[in-house]
Amino acid sequence: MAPRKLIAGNWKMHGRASSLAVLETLVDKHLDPACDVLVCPPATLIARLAGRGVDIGGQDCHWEELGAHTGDIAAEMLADAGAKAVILGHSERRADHGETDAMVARKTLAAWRAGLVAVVCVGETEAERDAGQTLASIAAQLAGSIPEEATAENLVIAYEPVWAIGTGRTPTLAQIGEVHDFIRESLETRFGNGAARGIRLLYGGSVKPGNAAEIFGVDNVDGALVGGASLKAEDFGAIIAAAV
Ligand SMILES: O=C[C@H](O)COP(=O)(O)O
Repeated sequence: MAPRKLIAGNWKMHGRASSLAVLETLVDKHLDPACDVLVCPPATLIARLAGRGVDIGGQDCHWEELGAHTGDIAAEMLADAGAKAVILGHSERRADHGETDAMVARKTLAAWRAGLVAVVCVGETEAERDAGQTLASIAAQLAGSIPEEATAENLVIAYEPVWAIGTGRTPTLAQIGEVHDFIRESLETRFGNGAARGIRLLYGGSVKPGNAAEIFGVDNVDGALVGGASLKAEDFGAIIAAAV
């Protein structure tokens, strides 16, 4: 049986106090319980938004529980604030902050230590796709970023082609299917069928109300990680509706 779908919104560095209205609108719509929803606002809003009916997550965490790490936030702090999950290894973190697969693996362990679901992002660059290196790139990121302790309950993987993020460009459905099938097979090889079949595989990269339904129809797509469209309640609600 396919896992329950998950629609996650990544607000990135958007969401000053005025954005609270987005979440309130979604809560007011009484989301269909057939679909899980996660909203990942900036860390400053986690405590304010937690406990309102939609799961809240962070966008990054440090691997240490505490210490001299100016500007960082521990997984335990996210949990204290009410977060249930944390996005890790997003390509913007990898690009802006030099995050490596090894660092993502340490952060993933930290998330699990704090009881958070890790939403680990992988995805090829345009140059890698053009060079025929898409699956090799994904394989390397999976191997380096996902620790051995992964289960269906503690891990979600988001496939986000870097060239599709915020660009309005999306892979073909066949290209999405190829990568999602590959990720599922890789997980089965590594973790066995039981865990691997339950780990949710999200697609991310220019998901909109107009393309969500066809993307959700692709095998092994268990939901979406939505950036820009998650900032508009109407659009995010339409993507959620397409998943249920
Ligand atoms: O985390 C979300 C992704 O980076 C996708 O962003 P986007 O929907 O704005 O393309």
